[in-house]
Amino acid sequence: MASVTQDTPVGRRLRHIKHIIIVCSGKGGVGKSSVSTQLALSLYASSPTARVAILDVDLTGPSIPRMLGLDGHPVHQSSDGWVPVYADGSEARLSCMSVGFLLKKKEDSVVWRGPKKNAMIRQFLGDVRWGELDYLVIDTPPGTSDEHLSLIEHMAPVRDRLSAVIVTTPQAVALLDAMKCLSFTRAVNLPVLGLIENMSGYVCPCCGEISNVFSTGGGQEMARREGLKFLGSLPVDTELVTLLDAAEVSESQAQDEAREGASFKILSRYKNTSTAPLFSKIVEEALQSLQNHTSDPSLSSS
Ligand SMILES: Nc1ncnc2c1ncn2[C@@H]1O[C@H](COP(=O)(O)OP(=O)(O)OP(=O)(O)O)[C@@H](O)[C@H]1O
Ligand code: SF4
Repeated sequence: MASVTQDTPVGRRLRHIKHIIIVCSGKGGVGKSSVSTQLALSLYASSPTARVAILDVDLTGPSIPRMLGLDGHPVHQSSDGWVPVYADGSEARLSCMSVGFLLKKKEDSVVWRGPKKNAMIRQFLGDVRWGELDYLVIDTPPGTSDEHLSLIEHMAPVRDRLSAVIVTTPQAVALLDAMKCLSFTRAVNLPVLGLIENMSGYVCPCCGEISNVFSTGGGQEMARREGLKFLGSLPVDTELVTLLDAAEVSESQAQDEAREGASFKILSRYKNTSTAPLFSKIVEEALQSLQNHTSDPSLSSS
């Protein structure tokens, strides 16, 4: 078979990235963007030198800027392409790019046909100054759409670095859609690091106890049946909603953040949620899976 050349604008940009993790879900609203955000934050926190970026290709519903507290940030154009927005200020180890940064007002909508979406994705991959990265996390729209096909097509020169994580909720209808997502990954030969079951139970805001309001365990069962790794489950956590919806912070939180001196406010708030330790365990499992896929001995979650 003829080998794919790396010498495309996208190939030239992305060859400095070690691992590219595509986060997908069959159904909308299951928490794919919040999982992408938590994945990027946890990978960033996993080592003081980890360089991580998050690319939001959910073009019609970009939510990553809001979840990272970056709404309204401008994107600068340099002679070497777009400069991504840094979520950690001068440390510049956690960068982000989203169509949300390009809209005049955050409530503006993107109504584009397939070819325009395809061109935007090519531009995001090839024209952003990603630099050297350990991980690029890509948040995708729900289902398997033009955006997914464009991603796979444009990233052909770096195919060996691609993998996916599938997010589902425990309900039967979401699991059915997660199966469609899995069959897409199989059709395009995309290795799956594992499955995450989100909104599995509910964290009591009073005592922190996790109760099973709806069914749970469907994701784990699907993973077992399909020979996928089950990365873990995340409960509904009201603290996380407040954080990801970028609600106002209390005065004491603001003081703590100011004391830390970091412009990276979201991470310090995120570290205190009850889902953060659960998510670091998920990242440990995902990195182990990544290691099995790539035989990269340098991968470690500690
Ligand atoms: N484990 C959780 N606990 C509490 N809230 C959550 C959790 N996961 C997601 N949410 C909230 O649910 C809402 C939908 O989540 P999110 O936007 O991540 O879903 P999505 O699958 O990306 O949606 P879309 O289909 O719009 O792309 C958000 O307000 C988010 O903060
Ligand atoms: S889990 Fe405990 S504290 Fe929370 S609502 Fe139920 S009984 Fe009350």
